Amino acid sequence: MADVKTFDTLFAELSTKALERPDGSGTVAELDAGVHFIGKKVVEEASEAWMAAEHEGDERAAEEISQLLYHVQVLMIARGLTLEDVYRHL
Ligand SMILES: N=c1c2ncn([C@@H]3O[C@H](COP(=O)(O)OP(=O)(O)OP(=O)(O)O)[C@@H](O)[C@H]3O)c2ncn1[C@@H]1O[C@H](COP(=O)(O)O)[C@@H](O)[C@H]1O
Repeated sequence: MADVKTFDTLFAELSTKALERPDGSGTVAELDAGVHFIGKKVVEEASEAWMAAEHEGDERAAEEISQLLYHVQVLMIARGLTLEDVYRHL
């Protein structure tokens, strides 16, 4: 369980990728595609999370929700938002 990712550790990993731009990173490719593209991915993953939660088992629902969280983080990074910017609204 040592390297289980959390929302915060994933955000730190993705922020580093955005800065260092390693070859082959899907995150870098999405960031280059822009906010409009990423926003559509968020909506797509949100609908998949909804459908999985309503019609599929726990594992599939959790997987789709994890993908939604990932794309929300990419959207935050694309806009230059930090975790603190979002957390202060919680
Ligand atoms: N958690 C995720 C994650 N969740 C979802 N995705 C991306 O979102 C896509 C969603 O999958 P779907 O099957 O729903 O989409 P799809 O329509 O089949 O695939 P596409 O044609 O849309 O790519 C995946 O193909 C990945 O490209 C993710 N990509 C990366 N991560 C994490 O981000 C880290 C950095 O990734 P890279 O930037 O690629 O190194 C990784 O180590 C992972 O931990």
